[in-house]
Amino acid sequence: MPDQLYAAASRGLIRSLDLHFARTLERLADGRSEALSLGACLVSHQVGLGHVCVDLAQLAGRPLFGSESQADGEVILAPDLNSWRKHLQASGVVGQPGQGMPLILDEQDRLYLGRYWRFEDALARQLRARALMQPEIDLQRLRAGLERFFGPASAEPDWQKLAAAIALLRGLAVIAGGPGTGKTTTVVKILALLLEQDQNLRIALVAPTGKAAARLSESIKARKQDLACDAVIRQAVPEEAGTIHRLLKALPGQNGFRHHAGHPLPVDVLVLDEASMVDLPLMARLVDALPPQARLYMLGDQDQLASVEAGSVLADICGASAQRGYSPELCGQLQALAGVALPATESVAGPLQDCIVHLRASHRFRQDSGIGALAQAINQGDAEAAGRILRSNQFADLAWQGESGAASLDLVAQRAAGAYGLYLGLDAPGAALEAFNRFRVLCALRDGPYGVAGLNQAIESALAHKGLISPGNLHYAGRPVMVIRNDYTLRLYNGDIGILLPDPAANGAIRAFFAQPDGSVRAIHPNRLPEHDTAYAMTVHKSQGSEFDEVLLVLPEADAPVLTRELIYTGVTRARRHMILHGSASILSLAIRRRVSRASGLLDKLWQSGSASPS
Ligand SMILES: Nc1ncnc2c1ncn2[C@@H]1O[C@H](COP(=O)(O)OP(=O)(O)OP(=O)(O)O)[C@@H](O)[C@H]1O
Repeated sequence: MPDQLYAAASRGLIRSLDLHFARTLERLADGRSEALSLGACLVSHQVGLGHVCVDLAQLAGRPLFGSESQADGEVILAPDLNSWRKHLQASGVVGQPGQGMPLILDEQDRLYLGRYWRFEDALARQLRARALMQPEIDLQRLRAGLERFFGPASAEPDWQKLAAAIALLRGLAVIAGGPGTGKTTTVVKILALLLEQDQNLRIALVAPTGKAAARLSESIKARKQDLACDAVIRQAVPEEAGTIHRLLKALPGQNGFRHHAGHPLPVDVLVLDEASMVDLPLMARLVDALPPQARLYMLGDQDQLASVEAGSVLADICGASAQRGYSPELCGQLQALAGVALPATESVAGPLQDCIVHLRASHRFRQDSGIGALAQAINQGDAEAAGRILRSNQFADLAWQGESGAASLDLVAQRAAGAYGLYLGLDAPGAALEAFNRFRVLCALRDGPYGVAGLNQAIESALAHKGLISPGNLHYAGRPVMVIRNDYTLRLYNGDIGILLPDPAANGAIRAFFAQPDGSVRAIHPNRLPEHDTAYAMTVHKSQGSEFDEVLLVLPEADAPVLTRELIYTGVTRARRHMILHGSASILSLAIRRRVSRASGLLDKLWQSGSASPS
């Protein structure tokens, strides 16, 4: 093991876990090899940063682990590509795709943890197979249903209608779109169309977090009412959504699930919402647990932040599909079903091409919405346009403070204290939770004055100063909390939000109240709460799957690697009615220009036509 790796660990450039993994592989290997130690340490380290693999070609010959800024003797230099590859292949612990080795090196010089290569390979195979599925349906009935739900053929393609047609025609459909583009509206109609084909279908609705699942349930319940169909069909459209972990039945204390390929889920149709939040291992396990004939529908926004853990699965699945057309076969089917003549593409890049629909028109943000315009500018990487939109007085739903960088933490705290004052005036837990969820402070970082910890402290002080809270001890009335660790016994999950309030049913003693899916609230003794944080401010990462009427998005004063276009876009689009940005023009511009890029081979496995890796 090179000494520099120990030095890098002691300086916090790599984790002790990475070092430990490299040492374990050294012991298993056929002989000592610096190239192996570096490769193993690097794969472990990169997976920790969200990458699925390491692109050796990109890193060969370069300083690793951010060590370029260290003193000369401490810079860790990667070997050149040929010698790195040769040493890895000769190590006895690095295999080719398909071999059951601890590390896998593929033909494109991507080095994987063996497990991750297997997840990626299995997911790609499953998705391609499902994309090729063309279940039998009654086309006559489908045509009539499409017209009833979406109206007659129009001059401009109705992409929601086309998405529905595709979902019925194929075993896999991915409906990608930003907030309010009608993904849920469309999926409700898809479910009704499916039930019109077969009323006995077993349908499951899932999302990655409890919060997102609750929002999906709520949204489906609302959209269902307007369905132009028989009451029996309307009734049969399911409303209850759960988390992926609950559907797969997580085995307590183990890293596994009760449902897998050997014990598949009892479903015919699976709808997955907020698919961008799902990491590679979980997506692979979810798809693995689906019966081979089950239909899979994914909804999500590919421009949002990628999952917290490794992978950028939804973005890889969507690939460059937005710029491609559909196959002549599908265009013919769509013409017959929906009366729309789409130009067919000559080059079909694989089966997924006919399964993905991008919804672009937002029905939430009107044409004159600043939030919609800002989100679009951010997505296009146009920092100047984003600045112009924020500065313009044209948009009542946007405000910008701290543009010059001179604004203080105090300004954030005062603004937040003003907004949070509303829920603090309410005694009834249900009403307080609802009011609290209308506004949220979001930030990029966990630490520092402009991170979660610093902002929570500043807002708490401002609220105390106004006499709205008395934070004498930890469990004070009005304190909002966010659970950060799943507790299956208490049924409290990472991301669940509660508020501490006096409970009349406990003689006024403080309890933590959490909203339940049926609209009621549940009281938990604060000492029993799983690990949690104060929740006046939360990271944009944690806010995924949630929306608020008003958002105050706070950027730090100095640049940081987490500040990316995807983070700003996700933060901005959490706001339904009003968005206040707090941060300087220079930091905003840096963030919009930086993109999240995660090493992965999924895109190639899905989109290289005819690519089939060895099993
Ligand atoms: N074709 C349409 N015409 C008019 N209004 C629509 C249409 N499609 C959706 N809407 C309305 O737009 C709003 C957002 O729709 P929906 O919740 O389906 O979008 P979504 O993409 O699922 O949003 P989110 O990303 O926030 O979950 C709803 O009020 C819905 O009724």
